Amino acid sequence: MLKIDNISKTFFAGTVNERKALSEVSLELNAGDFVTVIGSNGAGKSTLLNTISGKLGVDTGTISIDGRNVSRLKDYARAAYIGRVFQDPMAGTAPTLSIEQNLALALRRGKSRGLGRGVTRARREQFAEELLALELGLEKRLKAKVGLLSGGQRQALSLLMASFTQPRILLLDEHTAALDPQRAELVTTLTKNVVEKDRLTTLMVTHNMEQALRLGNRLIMMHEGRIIFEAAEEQKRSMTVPDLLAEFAKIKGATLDDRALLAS
Ligand SMILES: Nc1ncnc2c1ncn2[C@@H]1O[C@H](COP(=O)(O)OP(=O)(O)OP(=O)(O)O)[C@@H](O)[C@H]1O
Repeated sequence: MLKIDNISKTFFAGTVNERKALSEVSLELNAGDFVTVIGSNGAGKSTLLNTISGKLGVDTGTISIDGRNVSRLKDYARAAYIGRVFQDPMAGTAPTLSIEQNLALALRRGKSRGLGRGVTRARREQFAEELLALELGLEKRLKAKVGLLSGGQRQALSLLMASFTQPRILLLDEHTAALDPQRAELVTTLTKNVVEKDRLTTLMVTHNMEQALRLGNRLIMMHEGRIIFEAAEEQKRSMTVPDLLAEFAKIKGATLDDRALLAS
């Protein structure tokens, strides 16, 4: 499904500001895999997601989706394959458009023609049905401007928009981190439901180790641009937060993201 083969990415190469963000990273996801990604600050987690989405190109190595090498495709050309939710609730939705217009735009993702925000009655019914599953009452507010929603509601909508076209890969980049604990819990539960419903192949970056263990069937830990630990399904099921901390402690000089410690 997703094959990342030996990719590296360096920012400002050859200058005093040189930063090696990814070093020879390889990772393979089978259809339906849900991999959680944890790591230290600056470990390369967001860069990994950015190279998969095509926001950033790789220096060396290849990224393939369904056997097709997409390494040289720009992000807009990969959009049909990929759904993404960012940390910032403002990033995934258009505030001046209504809920139904946002959903109509999401349906057009990866298709080139037309503005695509017109909404037919059949579409409206489909949207209402999808929103009903979020259990936030948004199905009754289809014409409300998205800018009026709370952060948690916007993140839930972003999640729906990123997933309801059943992308080949769903990328979640600390998408609950900016929410208060209650809303974060709600969006975590929705994530689990949305991913399970369509068995979406998913990569989720989180600083919350408990969440990283609770969601998904595999886990990877990154440090200084490398994957330093991988837990497959069975091992992950039996792991605890202290186990993860112990894995980190094996890396000399590695300190976990402070927020991860707070959340553990
Ligand atoms: N656009 C960029 N330009 C220059 N350097 C960058 C850029 N994006 C990331 N970096 C650098 O690459 C390294 C990896 O950053 P990245 O954001 O991928 O880490 P991260 O694991 O997501 O970190 P965090 O948990 O702190 O968000 C860091 O040293 C960072 O400063």
